Amino acid sequence: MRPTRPLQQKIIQALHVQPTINPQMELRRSVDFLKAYIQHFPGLKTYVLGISGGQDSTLAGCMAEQAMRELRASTGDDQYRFIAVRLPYGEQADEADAMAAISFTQADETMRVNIKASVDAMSTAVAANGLAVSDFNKGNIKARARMIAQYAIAGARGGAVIGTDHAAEAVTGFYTKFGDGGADVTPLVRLDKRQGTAILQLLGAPAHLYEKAPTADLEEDRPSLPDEVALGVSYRDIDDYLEGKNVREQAAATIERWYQRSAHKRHLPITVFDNFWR
Ligand SMILES: NC(=O)c1ccc[n+]([C@@H]2O[C@H](COP(=O)([O-])OP(=O)(O)OC[C@H]3O[C@@H](n4cnc5c(N)ncnc54)[C@H](O)[C@@H]3O)[C@@H](O)[C@H]2O)c1
Ligand SMILES: Nc1ncnc2c1ncn2[C@@H]1O[C@H](COP(=O)(O)O)[C@@H](O)[C@H]1O
Ligand SMILES: O=P(O)(O)OP(=O)(O)O
Ligand SMILES: [Mg+2]
Repeated sequence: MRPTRPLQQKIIQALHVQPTINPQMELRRSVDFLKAYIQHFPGLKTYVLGISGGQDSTLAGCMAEQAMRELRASTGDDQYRFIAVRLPYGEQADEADAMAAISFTQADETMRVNIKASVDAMSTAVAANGLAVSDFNKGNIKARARMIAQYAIAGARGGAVIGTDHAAEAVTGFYTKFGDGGADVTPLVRLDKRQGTAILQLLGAPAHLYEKAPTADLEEDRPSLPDEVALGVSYRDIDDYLEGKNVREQAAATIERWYQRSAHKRHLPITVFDNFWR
């Protein structure tokens, strides 16, 4: 059945969402993509990914580990490795989940960069201009500091940085531009949140890693704020919308408002040749 809302159909096509998936096939598709891409470039040998303890990075980590394991076996080249990166801001409340995720993904290597000193220094240096750096704004500095750390590791190890953006985040633009939105490859694109959960279930992931409330956990004033509270709409409604189902008017309108407001994030820096915003 075609969705009744005209924008809904456009969004579904733009984000390549399927109404139902075969988790086994979609896992294979992402793993094959990661293998084919890295093999194409002799200078690339590793995938680098921040592991937060949430669902999306656990899933992307499993895909990266499988891709690198299969490439080592088929090529005999042991340089193909998945590097998991812990990127806490000081002490992370759900550190145990992050370590459980790294253990489950069986990462080939784990690195740790505490971003607190650099984030605090950047906030202070910006504030020295007489600007107030809000807690929310500082949250985006954290996301961008994580991006910088992952690129530094990639630069040192012939790496490509994996981003965890997927359809249920892309539709609302719920990521920091050039922060967690800044990456080289995004194996979860096309999947919604429950489709990601289905693949993790297939992989036998610990339930607490995909049942926990998704959070960017960027704000100090509102620690572990659930995405769904920040967005004002549930992932169940977002997934239903993306799968072409009818959702309540209020939920659909909220999703479409976020989609329109965040259009600039789904484009490279805007030039005189761009018309998408007109
Ligand atoms: N829940 C949390 O803990 C938390 C904290 C911080 C951010 N977030 C989430 O992360 C995401 C990032 O927040 P954000 O979107 O405010 O910050 P962002 O930095 O990702 O995007 C805002 C920036 O984009 C640019 N921009 C804005 N409108 C533009 C336009 N029309 N054209 C071109 N460029 C434009 C500007 O540089 C602006 O500073 C949001 O979804 C937010 O809710 C969550
Ligand atoms: N605390 C973190 N440690 C490592 N990596 C992290 C951390 N927080 C976020 N990340 C990375 O960013 C993406 C996006 O996170 P959201 O929860 O969707 O905002 C996450 O998948 C990690 O790769
Ligand atoms: O990106 P993650 O791994 O932090 O997952 P979630 O968005 O569910 O917090
Ligand atoms: Mg998270």
